[in-house]
Amino acid sequence: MSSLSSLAEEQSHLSVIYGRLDELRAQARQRLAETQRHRGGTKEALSLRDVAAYGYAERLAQYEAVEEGLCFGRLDLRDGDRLHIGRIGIHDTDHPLLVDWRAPAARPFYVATAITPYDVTVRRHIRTRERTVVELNDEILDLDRAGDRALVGEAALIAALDANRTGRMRDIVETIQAEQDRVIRAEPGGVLVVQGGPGTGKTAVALHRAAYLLYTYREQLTARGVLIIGPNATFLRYISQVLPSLAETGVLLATLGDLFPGLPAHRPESPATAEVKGRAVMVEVLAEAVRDRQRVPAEPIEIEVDGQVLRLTAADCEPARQRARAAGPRHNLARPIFETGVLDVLAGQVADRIGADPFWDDPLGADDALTSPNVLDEADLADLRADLASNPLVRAALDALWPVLTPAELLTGLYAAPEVASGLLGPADRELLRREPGAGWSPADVPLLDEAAELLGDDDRAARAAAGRELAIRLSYAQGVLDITAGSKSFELEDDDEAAIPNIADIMQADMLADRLADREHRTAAERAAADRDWVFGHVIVDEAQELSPMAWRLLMRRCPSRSMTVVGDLAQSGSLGAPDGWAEVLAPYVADRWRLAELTVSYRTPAEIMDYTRDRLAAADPAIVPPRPVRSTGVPPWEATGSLDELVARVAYEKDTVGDGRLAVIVPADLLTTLTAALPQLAGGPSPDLEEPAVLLTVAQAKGLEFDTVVVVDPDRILAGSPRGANDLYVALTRPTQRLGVFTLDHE
Ligand SMILES: Nc1ncnc2c1ncn2[C@@H]1O[C@H](COP(=O)(O)OP(=O)(O)OP(=O)(O)O)[C@@H](O)[C@H]1O
Repeated sequence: MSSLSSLAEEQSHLSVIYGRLDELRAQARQRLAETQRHRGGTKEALSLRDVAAYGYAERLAQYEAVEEGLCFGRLDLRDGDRLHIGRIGIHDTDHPLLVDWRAPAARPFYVATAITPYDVTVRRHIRTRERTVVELNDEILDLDRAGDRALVGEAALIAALDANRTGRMRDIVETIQAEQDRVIRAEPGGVLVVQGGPGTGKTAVALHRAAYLLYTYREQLTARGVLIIGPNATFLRYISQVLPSLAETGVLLATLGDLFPGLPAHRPESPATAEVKGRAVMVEVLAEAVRDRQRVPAEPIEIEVDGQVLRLTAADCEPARQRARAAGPRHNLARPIFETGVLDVLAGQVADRIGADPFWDDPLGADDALTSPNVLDEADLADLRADLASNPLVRAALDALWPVLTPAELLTGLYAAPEVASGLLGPADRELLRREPGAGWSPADVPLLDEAAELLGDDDRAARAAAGRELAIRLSYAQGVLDITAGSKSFELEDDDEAAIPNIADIMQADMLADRLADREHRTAAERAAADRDWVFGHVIVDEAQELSPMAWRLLMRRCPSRSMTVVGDLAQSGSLGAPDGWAEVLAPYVADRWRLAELTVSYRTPAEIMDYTRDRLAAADPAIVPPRPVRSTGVPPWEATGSLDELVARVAYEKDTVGDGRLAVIVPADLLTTLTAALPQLAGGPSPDLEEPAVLLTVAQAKGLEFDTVVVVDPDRILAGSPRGANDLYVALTRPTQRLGVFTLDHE
């Protein structure tokens, strides 16, 4: 219970903090308006103003984002100091009014205990509504009163966990627990695997880690961006509000299907086909498909050039093919080598006819005797080759033998004729790949398209060299700009609170500014990365990582050569047919055993009653599944029922009424989706359901990573039997609720 005087004291400090926020906002707004008003001047001045305007707009957006719940905690320290903890850091001249939750000074808020208090005597959780303090919860970190409490800020935590769901994930910045904090603040280098059961906060932790890394290593990470991979578009929408609410924008949220720019890949396909496409052997299959497109004529090709018939045989072309293959693995880049070899052969045939010297071996001949049978010299031969190279018939022959291919063309060819992989895939697997051209791409195609792009290669060397030269020019220009602005603290504006608003030189390094100048639309790294297939990220976070195939891992590792990665998942929840047995199996090809494991052990989502039911229900199907320890109980046991479709409809209607402002999900076996969509038309559904609707109908695959106040699972035995990984699927379904679970078995007469 918060005393009135404490509430009033906190309120008065909070008002000071909000007052300062308002001032900062007004300053940023004024500076933005000023920079936008001055449009004249040199090109350099314009660029500089654009950069400044971008910086002020970004700052303004951050101030707006933190309005709600700006300050949520206080630490009283042994030396009498007090620190208020909040979403961003705010200073008043040189005195901190609010410490950013990610700053080292804020860490005790999440990890201090009575046993290890980090000089903290009291930890206070401050609950606010708009700009008003409504509740305070104090924890005295005193050994005598410590008890065996393992939770940090228990009251605030339980209030957050009990709150109704909204269809959008919320940030947990006010109640991060110690084991989660350790993951969030772990060093960014190397691969960190975060394993934990359902509801242990893996996704929440992954998102807060992104925010922490961007804050702590801003210089390294802003330029390259952070990539977060999620399982599907619905999940990405579900988590999309968390980072903006933490005032972070430099993150690209994407599914695997988004990672080949220009080729959207959202076509559904069978799990069996996806599994074959995800196998590591597909690297060899693709290499084979490429080799298959490097041909020599099965029958001699005849090409008529200027009345002369030239012939290309397999023996003529084989040396060219071997030279081109030896030159390197990239098919398109090797085409000029093949082309030169074939043109040499053809030019030789033309030369034999038009340049033959009838007297070359005439002992009485003049001074050309015994030197060469042909009067054409190297320059003539080069002309001949150039003429042949532009001849459409010759080009057509070259294109048939060694075509320049796009990744999509290579894959389309492979799917139309998968026999090319007969040494590597059995007949049933090859049939799973077979497909008519033009039906669109699936997520499992993306790693294959990416692999194909690597095998084929774009000849972008000239473009890269030009980009390098341009970067050097921009860098030196940007450094000049920073030198000038650092020298003159006032940037085109009069301001009496100069110290409060950073100068560009304070907030940007030359390379960042150079990047901004290069990109006149001022897109963030994340936005630019989304359009660039081989963009290399500063850090990659993979959520639901247990679902990724070996081919998907290859793609992600290419996007992160530094291997600065956070891999988040739960092997026991994997529904993919090719799921790995352990993280070592996944990571060994890339980092051997140089990866770290962190485990999350407490389930925040699912109450004890549902966890107990889940453990018992799955004990027979898969004893290896051990649900995590729940943090709370609701006193409401799950219900089970069997009945007709009408009875199911009635049960769902009852649960929908009961859930009130919360959210309800009905999770069904994939093969019943059509029937139940028709029977429950009031539920939102479809391939990408709107989770903000009060009630939704989902398959297990769609429900992965999500949560709802109430869940009704339909036909659990059918889910169990529906796939070799049925126990894992049922585990996912049963652990989605935060409050109530119902399990309904349909009478299938
Ligand atoms: N420290 C915390 N404070 C408040 N809420 C928390 C905390 N940790 C986790 N939660 C909440 O618990 C729920 C489950 O978290 P999350 O979805 O991140 O778990 P998960 O491990 O990714 O689950 P799954 O494996 O099922 O995808 C979310 O509502 C999240 O906000």
